[in-house]
Amino acid sequence: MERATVIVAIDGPSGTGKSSTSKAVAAQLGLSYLDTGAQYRAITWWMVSNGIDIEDPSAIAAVAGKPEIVSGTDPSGPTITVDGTDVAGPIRTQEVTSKVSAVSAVPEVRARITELQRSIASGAENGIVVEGRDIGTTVLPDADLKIFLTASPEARAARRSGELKGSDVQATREALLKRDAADSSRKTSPLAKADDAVEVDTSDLTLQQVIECVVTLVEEKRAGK
Ligand SMILES: Nc1ncnc2c1ncn2[C@@H]1O[C@H](COP(=O)(O)OP(=O)(O)O)[C@@H](O)[C@H]1O
Ligand SMILES: Nc1ccn([C@H]2C[C@H](O)[C@@H](COP(=O)(O)OP(=O)(O)O)O2)c(=O)n1
Repeated sequence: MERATVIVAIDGPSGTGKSSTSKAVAAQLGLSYLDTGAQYRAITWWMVSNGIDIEDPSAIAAVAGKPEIVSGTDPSGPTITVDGTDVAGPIRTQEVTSKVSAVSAVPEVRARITELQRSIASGAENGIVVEGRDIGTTVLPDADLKIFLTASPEARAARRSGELKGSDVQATREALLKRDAADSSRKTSPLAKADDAVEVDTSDLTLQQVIECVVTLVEEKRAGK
């Protein structure tokens, strides 16, 4: 019997475990995987590399359609290119991280990236896990399953500074909370839990427990289809 495709939306603030959970769930269930944060980072990297004034939303809006962003959706090796250049490394720098909230708040940027995300999701033959900030609320409001991951600022800061060698937990915590506040308060499609999303607090769960929880929820949805 052929299995119906399934679309899973996973949203939440930084460091709650969206990327690691989404990748593992997609790999385990044979689904595609899309990291939408990487796309916003990629367009931010392009703006920075091309000398666009990040403080000027109209300057960003004017060129938002220029870069060609391509996301590879295999969960065992996701890729991201801008105009054919592999930017997987450069999009993770502190500079891009500190500027991505400003760039992703610009409506023209969101319109462009949202359209790209919808086309990738509709082309995923077996279904897809899409992670970000506004997937359940705006990008894919008809997703079969919506998850909203949360965790305490302490847990999130400890996880993030564990990744960045030599970083200070307190400084990481401040930067992370500042970015969350910007992402949650922007006018266009802010970070928010959809009314029909299942909220999972990952503070005291291992990554494996979170993965199992989401896999179970997907399987329940699939069984009920
Ligand atoms: N439940 C968990 N317990 C402990 N560490 C976790 C958990 N979930 C994720 N991590 C770790 O925290 C870091 C951030 O996770 P990530 O998936 O990148 O979060 P997000 O995509 O929400 O920013 C990674 O190093 C990841 O391995
Ligand atoms: N759907 C999305 C995904 C990310 N963004 C923006 C806001 C986030 O601060 C940045 C970076 O997202 P990313 O998921 O890479 O961030 P972290 O993994 O939490 O560091 O992109 C967004 O506006 N909408």
